[in-house]
Amino acid sequence: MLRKNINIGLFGFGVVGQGLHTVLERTPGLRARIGRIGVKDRAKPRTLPPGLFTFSRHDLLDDPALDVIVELIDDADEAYLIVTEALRRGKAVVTANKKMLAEHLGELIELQRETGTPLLYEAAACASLPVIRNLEEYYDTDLLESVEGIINGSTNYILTAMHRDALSFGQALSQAQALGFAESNPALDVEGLDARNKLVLLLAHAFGLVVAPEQLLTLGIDRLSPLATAYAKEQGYALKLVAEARRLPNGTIAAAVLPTLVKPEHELAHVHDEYNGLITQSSFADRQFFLGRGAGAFPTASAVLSDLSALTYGYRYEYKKLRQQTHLALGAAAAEVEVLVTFTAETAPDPADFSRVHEQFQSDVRGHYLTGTIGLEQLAQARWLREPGICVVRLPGSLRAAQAVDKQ
Ligand SMILES: NC(=O)C1=CN([C@@H]2O[C@H](COP(=O)(O)OP(=O)(O)OC[C@H]3O[C@@H](n4cnc5c(N)ncnc54)[C@H](OP(=O)(O)O)[C@@H]3O)[C@@H](O)[C@H]2O)C=CC1
Ligand SMILES: N[C@@H](CC=O)C(=O)O
Repeated sequence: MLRKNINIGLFGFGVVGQGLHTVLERTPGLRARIGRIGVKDRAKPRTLPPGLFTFSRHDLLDDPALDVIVELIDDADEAYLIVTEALRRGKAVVTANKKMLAEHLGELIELQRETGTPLLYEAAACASLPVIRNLEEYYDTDLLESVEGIINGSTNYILTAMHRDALSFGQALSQAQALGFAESNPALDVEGLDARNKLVLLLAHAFGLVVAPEQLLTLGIDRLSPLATAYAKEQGYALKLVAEARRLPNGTIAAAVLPTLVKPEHELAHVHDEYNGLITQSSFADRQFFLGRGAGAFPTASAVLSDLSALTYGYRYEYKKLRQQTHLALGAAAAEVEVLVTFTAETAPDPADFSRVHEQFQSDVRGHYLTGTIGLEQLAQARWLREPGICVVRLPGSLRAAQAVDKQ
């Protein structure tokens, strides 16, 4: 357990780092102070005394007076070096770096076990929403069937601004960047990779399943076609980037990040701007819905603050489900999904990849589309999936167990 006065070595003084500084100043009850700040750019003007800043990670990691490292930088490779070195030196770590965590989760879990030093990362999934600790603790024994939600604030902000405020994709993305929601490399947001990284964390804490990010089928909002957007509007659906992980009857877990059409009565249709929404379905608690700000300085800093407070009472993730589950695996082969595919005269999906084709539409003016049911694995492996001119959007509904189909 940490002593009552926490001395923080903070890496990063950008959107979240500065947010944390302000939040700590306004939370005297925690008795946490930032002892030193590691940053990168020597030329950047700072709002705090220059003596507080350093450009060498060793100045923080070597300082025995700093008992907690808070890692809030936008460089996942450097973050990995900082976090692993801090843990090896017995310094508790709080991080918001979902890319770094998703890429090294198995190793970081093992390192925590070896060193006995905690690594907390509530801010890394859904920013202000307390999802990691709830999945880890509250749903400790109540069997989770699914987690499903909007877990990237920037893409939700962009989709909201395009639909509600008639902004272009570029204008909406620029606003998300200016407001501090987007990653430094916004491709991580719009290509769905940030949501994928967060889904890796949710899978570990909801189901005890540690997977590499590349194992999860991921489509972003960067390839949405005007026809898909018009289809959503005509049908009265909201268009959202939805991450989902669902236990299938055969015991495997189906998981994916997909642009999804959402019926107006669904909870996620009412999640706007940079808000995130996560729905859990479990055996006894039934359906629950978490809603809150999924990006931005203060919402993210509030989750870091909560982790700092948790460290003072000796909290660490036990990864209980990971220890309980020995045979759990991803089961894309056992899952299917209903999709809308829009395409051009030059590129078309292969109807043979679908277990059922529901509707086909062809117009030289509006473009072409088909709707149908396709196995999650078939979709992930379809040669046409990432061809230019192809746009895939999930129709309303969940990932589900594949049904046998006689195509005769
Ligand atoms: N913004 C948000 O809403 C959220 C962000 N996150 C995560 O939090 C982290 C920080 O994000 P954010 O604050 O938005 O990013 P910013 O780009 O605003 O800030 C990044 C900070 O990292 C510092 N930095 C970059 N590389 C290094 C390095 N090699 N050594 C030391 N410092 C370095 C920069 O230094 P310098 O000041 O010198 O340029 C800067 O202070 C990221 O991992 C992000 O994914 C998580 C949840 C929400
Ligand atoms: N870029 C991320 C920031 C928070 O995790 C997002 O938009 O969700």
